[in-house]
Amino acid sequence: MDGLWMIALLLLIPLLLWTSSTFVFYFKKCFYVAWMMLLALFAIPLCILKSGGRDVENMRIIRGLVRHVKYFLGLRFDVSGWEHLQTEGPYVIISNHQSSLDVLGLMEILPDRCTMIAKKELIYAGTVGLVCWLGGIVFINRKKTNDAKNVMADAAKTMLDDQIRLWVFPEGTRNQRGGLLPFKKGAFHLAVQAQVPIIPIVFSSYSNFYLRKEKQFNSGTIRLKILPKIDTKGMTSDDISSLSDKSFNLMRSAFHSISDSVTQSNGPSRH
Ligand SMILES: CCCCCCCCCCCCCCC(=O)SCCNC(=O)CCNC(=O)[C@H](O)C(C)(C)COP(=O)(O)OP(=O)(O)OC[C@H]1O[C@@H](n2cnc3c(N)ncnc32)[C@H](O)[C@@H]1OP(=O)(O)O
Ligand SMILES: CCCCCCCC/C=C\CCCCCCCC(=O)OC[C@@H](O)COP(=O)(O)O
Repeated sequence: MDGLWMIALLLLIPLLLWTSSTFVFYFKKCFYVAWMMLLALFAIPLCILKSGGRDVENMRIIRGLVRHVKYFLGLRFDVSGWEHLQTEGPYVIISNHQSSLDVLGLMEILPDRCTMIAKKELIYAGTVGLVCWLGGIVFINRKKTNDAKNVMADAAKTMLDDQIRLWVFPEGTRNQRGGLLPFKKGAFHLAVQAQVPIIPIVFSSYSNFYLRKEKQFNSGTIRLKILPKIDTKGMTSDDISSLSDKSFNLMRSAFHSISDSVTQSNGPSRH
């Protein structure tokens, strides 16, 4: 009889854990970090063999390796506006930033020869940090505006010399409080200095499946809306504020419209 009780308990404990949303939250988060670290470990030799070191072309390998991760986490992406990414030559992509999960959406639609601007601390994220470096990610020190400006001015030149696209998160940090944070100016200076278009991309709110405070990480659909490009030809530094305001207003209204429609199909949320 004791043996039967033991077996019943052994079966019941994992079942209870699995159905506990807090357990699922931590499990998915740990799995995500561990799996990305492991994928990055695979990516390192592949990138070195392909390009011999740091090269934006390595982003093809990284993109290919990351694209299946969404299935493990129960996430789906619903992308609209693909035609707006069919733009020749260099451009700056700007998007909202809610979580490190954004990497999954980013890799879903990442164009060729596109890399990112990221905070310098990311380079210390173990194997992921090394892969970011190998993928040509441009690291900036957010605490030293002048250093960041110089690095971005160099990036504007490299974009043109090497025909590279750059993805910037103009909010400058992750934001899950709903809506968009006021935009920092770096992405707009970058586009104007290089005289390249800006392509805004909006991720719908994650709050219908991912709630950090409430420890919930359910399955869900993320809408990604690629907006028409905004030309910067002929613009100067005097146009930065209006360019930033225009981009912000377009993205904010797209955020609310795609987040509302995703909420209606996935159930209740707050954003
Ligand atoms: C196999 C597994 C592999 C896994 C691999 C995973 C890879 C995925 C990686 C994904 C990476 C995601 C990383 C995301 C991040 O790290 S987000 C954080 C970092 N990014 C940013 O911060 C970008 C946005 N920030 C900016 O653009 C800022 O403007 C910045 C340049 C950092 C300066 O900061 P700050 O001083 O706080 O900003 P302001 O905007 O207020 O600017 C102050 C004044 O400076 C002027 N300015 C700004 N930039 C420039 C410039 N480039 N040139 C000239 N002048 C500039 C700005 O206009 C302000 O002056 P005024 O007030 O207008 O007079
Ligand atoms: C030495 C071990 C260090 C472990 C560090 C964990 C590494 C994370 C591993 C896997 C996650 C994969 C995706 C990583 C890309 C995350 C990019 C990101 O989201 O950075 C946050 C940054 O945009 C803004 O930072 P803040 O919101 O200002 O803060």
